[in-house]
Amino acid sequence: MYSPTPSSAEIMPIFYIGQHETNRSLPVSDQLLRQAQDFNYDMLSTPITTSQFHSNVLTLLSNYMAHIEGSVPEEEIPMPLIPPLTSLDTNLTPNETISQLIAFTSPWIDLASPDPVIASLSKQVFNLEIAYAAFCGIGNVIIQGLALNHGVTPGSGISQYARVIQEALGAGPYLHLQILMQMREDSISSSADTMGSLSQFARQQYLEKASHASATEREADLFSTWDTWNVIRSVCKYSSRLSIALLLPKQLPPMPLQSRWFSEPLKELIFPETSFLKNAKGYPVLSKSHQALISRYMRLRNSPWLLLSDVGQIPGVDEQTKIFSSPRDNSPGLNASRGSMSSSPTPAEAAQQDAGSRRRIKDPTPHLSYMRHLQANQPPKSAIERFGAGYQDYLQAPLQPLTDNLESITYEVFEKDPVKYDWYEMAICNALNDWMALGRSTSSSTGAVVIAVVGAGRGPLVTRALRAAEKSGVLVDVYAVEKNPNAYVLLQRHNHEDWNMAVTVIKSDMRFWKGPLQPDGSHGRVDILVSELLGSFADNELSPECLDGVQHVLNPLHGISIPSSYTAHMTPIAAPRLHADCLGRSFSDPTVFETPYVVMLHALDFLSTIQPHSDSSAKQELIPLLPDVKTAWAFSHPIPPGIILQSNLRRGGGVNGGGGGNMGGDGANEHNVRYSRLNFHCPNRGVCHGIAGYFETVLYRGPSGTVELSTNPVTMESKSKDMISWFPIFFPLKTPVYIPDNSELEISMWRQTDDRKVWYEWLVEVFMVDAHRRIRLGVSDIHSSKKNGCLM
Ligand SMILES: C[S@@+](CC[C@H](N)C(=O)[O-])C[C@H]1O[C@@H](n2cnc3c(N)ncnc32)[C@H](O)[C@@H]1O
Repeated sequence: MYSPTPSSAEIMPIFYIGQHETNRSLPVSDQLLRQAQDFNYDMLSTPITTSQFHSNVLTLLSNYMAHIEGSVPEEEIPMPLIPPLTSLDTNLTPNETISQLIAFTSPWIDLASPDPVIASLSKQVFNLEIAYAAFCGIGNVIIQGLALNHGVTPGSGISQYARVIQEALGAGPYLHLQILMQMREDSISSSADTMGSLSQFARQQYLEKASHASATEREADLFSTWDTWNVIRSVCKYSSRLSIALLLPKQLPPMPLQSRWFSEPLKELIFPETSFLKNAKGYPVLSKSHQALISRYMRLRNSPWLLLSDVGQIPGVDEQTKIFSSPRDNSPGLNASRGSMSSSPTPAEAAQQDAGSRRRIKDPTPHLSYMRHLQANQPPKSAIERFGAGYQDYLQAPLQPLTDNLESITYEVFEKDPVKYDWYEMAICNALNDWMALGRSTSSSTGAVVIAVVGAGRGPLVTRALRAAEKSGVLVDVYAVEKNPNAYVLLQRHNHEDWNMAVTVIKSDMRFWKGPLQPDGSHGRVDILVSELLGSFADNELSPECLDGVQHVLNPLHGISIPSSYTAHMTPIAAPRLHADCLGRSFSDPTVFETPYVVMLHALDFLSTIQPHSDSSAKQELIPLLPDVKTAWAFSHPIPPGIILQSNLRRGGGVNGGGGGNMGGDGANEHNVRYSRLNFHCPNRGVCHGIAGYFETVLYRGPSGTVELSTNPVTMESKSKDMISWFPIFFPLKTPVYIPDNSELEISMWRQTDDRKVWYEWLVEVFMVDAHRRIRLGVSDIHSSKKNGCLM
């Protein structure tokens, strides 16, 4: 269960679209910006410094190189120093439109150069640019990512690069930096390919001779660019002001890599002209895979901005461009691209069509029109997405309905569930039908089946129990037991106004309820106990303890518990945003990593996956992979009488109760301790930030059928599609654990108790496995929620 604290409106994804030119020749003036906005762009990119500045730096470098080639030893010649920026070095100026600009640092520097002169000059350029952008009030700066193939052993400059970025984050408290990352290594040119790149001037003695992996080998290394990003953000301690500008290639990488980037903090998606295809009429369109990726990524809580790169100047700037119609019109371009959605041309067809069709295009900003068209045609949100808008990746401490009394608004939120109550009604109906069909005796003198809704809240399950009785035509006596004094008022009101006084409302903790009061003053039994005490990890709201405590009222012969059983499930996940959130909170709350959170998990990547079952002809690369979710443990009710007997013997610490509980107390609740150690195969390298937990429950199983609920992403579709009452649970790791390709990850999870509270402990281990050995590579701390345990 979750509480309804955040109030965020349900919104369709908004596309913020900007225009970027890698070699913007003209300064980004207010007029250009207005012109871009007239064409329906939301922002423009701008370089921080001018080409004049670039030339000055190259001159400085070449003078220095000439100097050191002379007779004076290099050590005696000081490093070249770049003077402060002049007004000719930059066109940026602080003004009120600055917030609509995204600044780019110079792509021609090489922060990771092994040549100290190149590295020094690059850093000077970078620092000057970052400082000036911060001074002007620029909010977002995109920084050329580290090219892995820039002449030294791949990856060797990462630490140097990451350090510079970490330092730059200190340049201004409001500056957000985005690292320009390619999705995979083979889809971007290195900074050396940039005209006038400083990296070309790195001296031979500094370039390593180490044997480099061949291009094909590197190509096979799908996750290398993600790995680079992982180092950078780890060095920068998951700063909330560091994110990614992701460059989309024409051919998207396989789904595991798409899912990995999805989980990372994406600020911009950059679509170069080359990522577009051409439709039959010559208009730019994106492939189906790109469309699916956009739909998925734009559903992130903070949807990324979209930058169209080198798709043509802003019309009007280039005199050659003829504006024939307004882009907001229903232009032929839009219709043409709409037609193309179902059948995109092959690249060969597109190339053929390209030359002839370019002349016919009337839309001055066809790429932008196409993106706006995609925006207008996004698939509708699912029930859970609509309901959970604003909750995505929002960490909440789980409710404790046993110790705390819930507010009416909290009940109201989960009463909106379109599935849960229908399924409960079906379960009660099946149970009543089977009771009658099997000719069981009842606990009442009238032959009515006695139903008690324990933990009745505001009464929705009571209404459903009455409705199930009506449907099945079975005579019932209904009791509603609730310990929340405020909800008790509403139960009484319901009884008067809606239930025709057919319900006996009891204000009591169910564990102390003696059962239905009989005319002679004794207490009778209950045939069907209906409860909804489940948490996101099944037992984390103490359903086992409460139901054990009320079992004494249950008919010992035929008594039924709805639910009859529940299981906790888990899988390891990469969730960098959640980790960053926890890190941010850890300054004020030392228990932040020792707390399981209820959270509508969204920006995550499942580290262990299984192939989805797909009977449709949908392309595999369009279907997100399913997680490998394993069962941790189970509880079923009623529990065997022998176990209750032993628990009672232990309570009070008598001699027959043994030597006390293992974790403290008498051990009366020790039968509800659980332990699970589960093994997961992880095909791709990644970082485990924690464990995602889910549950399944069998409400009722009998001859009339089985009724189940599930939040497990693998089974929820078939068992209780569209159920919204529960978000998953997240067990965080204080120090994320790195996992290499093809490794094994083991989760150990404990449910602990000392008779006063219940808490969880968790630990993760990583193993590298080959044909002969299993080597432990890492082990997390053991985490414990004992301090924030659930009070019994
Ligand atoms: C999750 S709510 C469910 C409410 C309602 N049955 C529904 O489905 O909408 C759990 C309810 O059980 C009540 N509860 C929890 N532990 C209880 C106990 N030991 N005795 C009585 N009520 C309890 C809480 O106060 C709360 O109203």
